[in-house]
Amino acid sequence: MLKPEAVDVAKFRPALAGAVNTDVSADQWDRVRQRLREEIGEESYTSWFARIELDRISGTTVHLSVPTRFLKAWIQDHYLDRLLELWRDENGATRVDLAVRTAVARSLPLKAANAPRETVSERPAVVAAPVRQAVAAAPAAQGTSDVGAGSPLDPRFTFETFVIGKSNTLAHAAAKQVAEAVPGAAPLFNPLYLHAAVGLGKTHLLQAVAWAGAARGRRVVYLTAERFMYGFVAALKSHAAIAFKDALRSIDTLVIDDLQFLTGKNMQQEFCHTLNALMDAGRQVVVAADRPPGDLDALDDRVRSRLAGGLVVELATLEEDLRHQILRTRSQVLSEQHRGFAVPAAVLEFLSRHVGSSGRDLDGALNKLLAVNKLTGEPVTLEMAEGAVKDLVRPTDPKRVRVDDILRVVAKHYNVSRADLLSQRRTANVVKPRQIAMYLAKTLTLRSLPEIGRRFGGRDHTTVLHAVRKIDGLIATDRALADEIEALKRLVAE
Ligand SMILES: Nc1ncnc2c1ncn2[C@@H]1O[C@H](COP(=O)(O)OP(=O)(O)OP(=O)(O)O)[C@@H](O)[C@H]1O
Repeated sequence: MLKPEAVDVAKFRPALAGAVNTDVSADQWDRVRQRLREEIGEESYTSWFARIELDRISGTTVHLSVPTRFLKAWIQDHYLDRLLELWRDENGATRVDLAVRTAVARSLPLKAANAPRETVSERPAVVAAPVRQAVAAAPAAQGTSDVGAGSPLDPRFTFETFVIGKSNTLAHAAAKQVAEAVPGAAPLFNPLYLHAAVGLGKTHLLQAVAWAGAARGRRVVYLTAERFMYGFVAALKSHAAIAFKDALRSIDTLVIDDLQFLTGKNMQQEFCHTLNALMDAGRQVVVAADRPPGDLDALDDRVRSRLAGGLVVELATLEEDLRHQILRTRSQVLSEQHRGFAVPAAVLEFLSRHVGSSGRDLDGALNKLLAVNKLTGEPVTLEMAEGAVKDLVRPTDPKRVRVDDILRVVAKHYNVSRADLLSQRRTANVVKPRQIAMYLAKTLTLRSLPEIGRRFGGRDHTTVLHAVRKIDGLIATDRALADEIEALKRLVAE
């Protein structure tokens, strides 16, 4: 293995002076990657640099490419300076240009020869049973009715699997305190009321309270508000309402989820009686809803004020670190359950940044990757993930570039009309902006060459290809144009 200090830098400098010697540049590239690998470690290297390629060296600019926009942005943010330093040591480069590889870029005949190709681990995919959501009921009060036995609990929703972050520290601590309180001791926070928007972990925490409380020998009943209503109606019908009430009132901890769905005057009254009876008897009540007690308009004032009188805690939106951690632990579990399913670090990072911010979106994204992996045998890579979770990407992300945006920005910048760009006119003041617009359409959107041709006044795909190659070539030699195009890209993205 070549050590960095063994590199005779001077030997390779002439490569920059004139035409690129692909053997020399391939060797240089090998050494740059090797040094990077040693600096950042194998795992990070494989995650971020396994699919980076040297496209060409022109002048003192080194052109590298990666397959996805996310990878480009990440490397640019974190490693571009370091890459430049390493290249500067090798051949005196003054600039490293990182592009997203397109079909066109791939076909350019400038790639360093024999550059070793590295791929992210390609394990054989094994088709396995779909993820199963086992359910189990927590041990409940002796002699309770069917409903008294509680709604089913998901065995995955425990404190052990709950990831703590800034957005849920207080809610987690309060839930833990409630779950671990000594049986019979007067509750500290009663009721404990958790609220949050959808998918932020309310049910998970509530069920964790139920599991942990039951494990400590407490009589815990977990009910969704709907199940509570159903149970009460069923008990009324079978003349077992008294038994139902007694069963509920004899427990240690009542956990009610999705309280916003509690409707109807009778139900509210019944719930209010149960709440009062339990709290007056020193029993713990834990409630979750999608809004604070004051906003539960359908609820009786007395219930609202009783609920607000305990500890009310909001679970905020999952922050990026927390999303990342949740994804990491979930994907580890899936990997253990499904041989051949592995989610590389770069993909976890991509998902935590771009997928919607509720826990349910994160689950959905991982399930999507699992499904694609199982059904097609395709290993999970950034490219695969970007395609698979397209529909789960947050709308707040930088907007997707449209050909229309490109036409608008280019027309304005070069002071021509949109119609000119789409027309058959061949005057120089129109031809170049048109070629630049086509180049931008190819590099900033996912559209194919024929699609772009159609959007540019019904042109053939070879015309688009010619334009893209032409501008690509000019950028390599014309610094001013390269800067201008970078500025246009920024304008289009705004
Ligand atoms: N902090 C966390 N740690 C681990 N998993 C989490 C966390 N927060 C949310 N999740 C996961 O996100 C998913 C949705 O969470 P949960 O069902 O608890 O949401 P919710 O707030 O009850 O939503 P809703 O209001 O729609 O019922 C679950 O798979 C849950 O395990």
